[in-house]
Amino acid sequence: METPPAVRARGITKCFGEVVALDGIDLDVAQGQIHGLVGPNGAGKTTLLGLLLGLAVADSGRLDILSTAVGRALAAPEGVAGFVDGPGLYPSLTARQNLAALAALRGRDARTAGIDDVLDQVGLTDVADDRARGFSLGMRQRLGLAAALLTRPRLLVLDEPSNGLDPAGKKHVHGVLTRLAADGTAVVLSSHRMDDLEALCSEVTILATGRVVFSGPLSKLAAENRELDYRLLTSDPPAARELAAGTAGVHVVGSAAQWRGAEALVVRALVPALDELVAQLVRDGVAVRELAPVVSPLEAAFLALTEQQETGR
Ligand SMILES: Nc1ncnc2c1ncn2[C@@H]1O[C@H](COP(=O)(O)OP(=O)(O)OP(=O)(O)O)[C@@H](O)[C@H]1O
Repeated sequence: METPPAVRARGITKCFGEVVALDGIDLDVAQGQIHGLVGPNGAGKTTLLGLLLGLAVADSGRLDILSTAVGRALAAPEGVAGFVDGPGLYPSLTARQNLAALAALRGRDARTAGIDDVLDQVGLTDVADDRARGFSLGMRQRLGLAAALLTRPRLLVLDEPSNGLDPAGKKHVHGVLTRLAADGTAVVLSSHRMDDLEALCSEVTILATGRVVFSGPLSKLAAENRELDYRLLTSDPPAARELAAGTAGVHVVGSAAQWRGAEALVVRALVPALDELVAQLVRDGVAVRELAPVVSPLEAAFLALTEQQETGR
């Protein structure tokens, strides 16, 4: 039997006065999936996340969360945790006290609630007894995530969770989210950071002006995309340039440029033509030392799809 999705939205519309924030949104998020929401400012990401958290209700459409239809009343659906617009914390309490207060609100004993464990998971053990007032944005984000983890959610909803995180903080947060998903929790998060989304998400939804312009696996996005520019570093740049120029479907873009002290070639191609070039380089004994898109497939698709939407309005 197929497992029911964590989120199933059909034709969701939400207006604020004259502003149509969401305009007929369909969204499917499977259990155990990390699903990214991406879109320009004002595209409707926070509004959609707010609906998943029960902070607002849709004007029309159908929303099922963890197999339960969301009704007209404002209420956090059972099994859902997360935050939009930053986590709600008590500034005068320490990190540990914040979590204990939350556990108490849920009728749980602070000693058995798993507070030490969630603090450890998000990397805040060392500052557990410091007041939240003095926390940086990244530390507040991590404490908000710890608070959400305390409820053992089956759907975790996060608005820009990487905001303000330093590399160590990001590593903790990415690790937590990846482990949660491996254990079957669905995660829906928004981000403007394409590299974070590519590192974390198996599927993304691109929103523009309240509409879905793409939803599906990242691999599909890359494959559907137009030609990309790739930076190519080899053991023999002149030979690589000659081979690239002679490979059908590969275009050498501009002149060879320096990249980290080496001479790089930038070529524009679809993936099959690029594969052919790499095979040819290997046949000719030219070693490929680095081959990477100049702009990531997600970013390229994001720009192309949102520009299309803007000009088509
Ligand atoms: N409470 C509200 N009252 C009035 N308009 C709102 C409200 N919340 C959102 N909007 C409007 O709805 C639209 C979508 O906003 P939303 O915050 O969901 O976008 P977003 O994609 O999260 O943007 P950003 O990337 O800037 O956070 C915007 O035009 C915004 O001005």
